[in-house]
Amino acid sequence: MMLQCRVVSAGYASSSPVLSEVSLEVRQGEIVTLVGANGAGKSTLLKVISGLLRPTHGEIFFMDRRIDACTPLQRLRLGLAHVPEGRQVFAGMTVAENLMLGAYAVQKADRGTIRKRMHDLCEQYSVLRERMGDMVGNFSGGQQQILAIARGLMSNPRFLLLDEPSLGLSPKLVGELFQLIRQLRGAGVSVLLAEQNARAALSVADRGYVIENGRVAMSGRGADLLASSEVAERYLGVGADARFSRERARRLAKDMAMCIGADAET
Ligand SMILES: Nc1ncnc2c1ncn2[C@@H]1O[C@H](COP(=O)(O)OP(=O)(O)OP(=O)(O)O)[C@@H](O)[C@H]1O
Repeated sequence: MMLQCRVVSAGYASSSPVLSEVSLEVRQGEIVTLVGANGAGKSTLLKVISGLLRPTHGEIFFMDRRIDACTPLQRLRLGLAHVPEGRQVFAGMTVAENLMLGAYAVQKADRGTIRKRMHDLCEQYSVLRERMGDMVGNFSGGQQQILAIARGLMSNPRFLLLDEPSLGLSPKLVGELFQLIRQLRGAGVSVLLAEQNARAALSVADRGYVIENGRVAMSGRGADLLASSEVAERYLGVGADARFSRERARRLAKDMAMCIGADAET
């Protein structure tokens, strides 16, 4: 078992509980998706798993090790990387600089490994190779998303938490993105994917969990959830067109800084 959440509850200081007794599992090499409406608690669950938010109750295990008291950096070093919602690449930096940030907190001293990893990612994703020295501010949404995922991969994770990667992308780019996620599974990386684009996410997933009001309402094989009339009625009409509020954008920027270890010990 790669990841296990056992009856996890969590919330933010200023509000009532957001997650209530959530239990889920992700096995080695699986793609598991969380689907649910805006505000259901998907991002909050990913934050609890990566350590950006402490649970108020419950236990989290990563590769049989209990991690809920570990810092985000410790979890990153164990192989658990978080690509937060909203891409959050640094517009005023080049592709290379953005990628370096993904490795910074993990292997500051080992420049050779960092260079090799960057080279391998460039081999895989031509947009990175072709635009290595370019500022990323005017990249398309799809290019920024590839860069955000590649930055997450710079720490060589065993497990990737992906939050709404399809948000704001055209249907064609969504297709390419989900192809990329399949390739990650092929490379042995387990993926927990939070998505409002339930149809695309369930199509690619081995299994899925439907989150409603911070609870697991349903779970099952991706194909079975896709075929469920209850899921179809509630979620399959939902597109990837959620809007950002200013407050939400501010929260995302804060989360991003934490994800790349800006607050972490060195
Ligand atoms: N930093 C925060 N402080 C206070 N409340 C928050 C914070 N982040 C999220 N919330 C609240 O927690 C609830 C769950 O939000 P969350 O972002 O986890 O949902 P979600 O399912 O990921 O939805 P979305 O797709 O909109 O991101 C919402 O009511 C939201 O307003």
